[in-house]
Amino acid sequence: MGLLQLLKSQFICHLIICYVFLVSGLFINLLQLCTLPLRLVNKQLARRVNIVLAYCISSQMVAALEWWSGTECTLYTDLESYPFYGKENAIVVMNHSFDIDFLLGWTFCERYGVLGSSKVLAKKELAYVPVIGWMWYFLEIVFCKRRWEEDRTTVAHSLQNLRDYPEKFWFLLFCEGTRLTPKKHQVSMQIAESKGLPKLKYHLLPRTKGFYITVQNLRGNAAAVYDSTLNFRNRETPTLLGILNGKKYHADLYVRRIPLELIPEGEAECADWLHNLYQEKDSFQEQYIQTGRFPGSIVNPPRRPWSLLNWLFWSCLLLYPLGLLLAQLISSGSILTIFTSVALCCAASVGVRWMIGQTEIDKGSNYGNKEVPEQQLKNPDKLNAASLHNASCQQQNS
Ligand SMILES: CCCCC/C=C\C/C=C\CCCCCCCC(=O)SCCNC(=O)CCNC(=O)[C@H](O)C(C)(C)COP(=O)(O)OP(=O)(O)OC[C@H]1O[C@@H](n2cnc3c(N)ncnc32)[C@H](O)[C@@H]1OP(=O)(O)O
Ligand SMILES: CCCCCCCCCCCCCCCCCC(=O)OC[C@@H](O)COP(=O)(O)O
Repeated sequence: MGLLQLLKSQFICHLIICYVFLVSGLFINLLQLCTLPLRLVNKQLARRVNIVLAYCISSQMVAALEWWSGTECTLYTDLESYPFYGKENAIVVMNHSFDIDFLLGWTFCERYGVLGSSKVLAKKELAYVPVIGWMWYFLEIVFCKRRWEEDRTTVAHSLQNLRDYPEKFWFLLFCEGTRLTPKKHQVSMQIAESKGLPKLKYHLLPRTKGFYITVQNLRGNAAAVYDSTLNFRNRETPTLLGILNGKKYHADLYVRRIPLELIPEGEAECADWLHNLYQEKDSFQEQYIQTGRFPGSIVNPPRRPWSLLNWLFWSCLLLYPLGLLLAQLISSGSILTIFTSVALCCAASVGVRWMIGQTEIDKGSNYGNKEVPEQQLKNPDKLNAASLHNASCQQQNS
């Protein structure tokens, strides 16, 4: 292990990185709060300010991936679509199989200049995560409770609000609705079978309602769907802790641009279209596993310096007062003050560890975990509405 790699694995470095992220993040959250009155006077300006502020937070995590861990990202795509990336609004449909797939999404956003404005259909629980969740609130991220009866109006309303958004954005949809685990895969394939749908090897059965409502509400505003399939070389399963430890991964992403006009307008047809898309995504993953590559031409979009510069800016700004504080603390000689400071640091570490836990599949929700009774499976009509809704409420409450 080289000296630099040894340094990256040191706990003290992780503490410093987390300190900068947490303190700058909370400070930026506070600034975001101050944009609320501005929104009343000039909504579009307030949105633009929030895009910059959000960039200051999310690009720190991107910098950790790109510059600290040195993770490399390769894009597979067709060269005719390439000029559109970053120049139009798009709905991104991606597989949800890795702890840090959201971070890879962000990295590609950064490379095409849409990081600050990027959007997602996120589970409501994430809105309460300090820094990131609070930032999302001001960024007009669309939240769902994964209870269709409630989501159908709130999600449509939030999507309509995006129609006059002042900057180009990518709207990310994990149609599987939860991260892939063997148990969730088994349950969802049981449902696929009962609906007469072909089985998927590498994906959960997509939930079609969120996709339909997104396409319906962003039609005329978003130009295309970017069908994105992500995997990592050497069957790696990257984690945020790995990134903090400076571990280098290699991500491969296959993106196909599908003009929105090609997506059927009717709900049932749109659902069928999505099921077909997931069949194709499955075959791309199969090809990747067999050959080590996706279809399409290889492009290596270069990392940009801005995420690093932003990170250095916040580090310089916040490490200097920390140094002064520590020096003062030691020279004060007060055991009580030292003890209180250590206790505060421990509490902050526990908090950050909890936040990192939100990214870990092992600590994921029970959504999609519950087996559907045999009797309901035999009657697919009953699968759709109330019975599954109740099952999903029970899953989330358990
Ligand atoms: C190019 C580079 C990438 C660029 C990246 C761009 C932007 C980046 C921006 C941000 C990055 C940050 C990312 C943060 C990540 C956070 C992501 C999440 O939180 S994922 C979870 C939330 N999102 C979703 O759930 C979206 C998908 N879900 C839906 O669309 C749902 O339909 C819903 C709208 C949420 C409603 O949920 P509900 O549970 O009520 O679902 P349904 O009514 O759809 O469910 C019943 C339906 O599904 C069938 N089904 C399939 N499998 C199961 C199962 N295991 N259990 C039960 N039901 C299942 C079922 O048969 C029903 O079918 P039908 O539709 O026919 O009735
Ligand atoms: C600069 C780097 C600093 C790193 C310091 C640590 C910071 C910690 C940051 C935590 C960020 C929290 C963002 C959470 C995003 C998680 C996205 C995600 O993948 O959510 C899962 C849901 O889709 C589905 O949930 P499940 O039903 O699978 O359950």
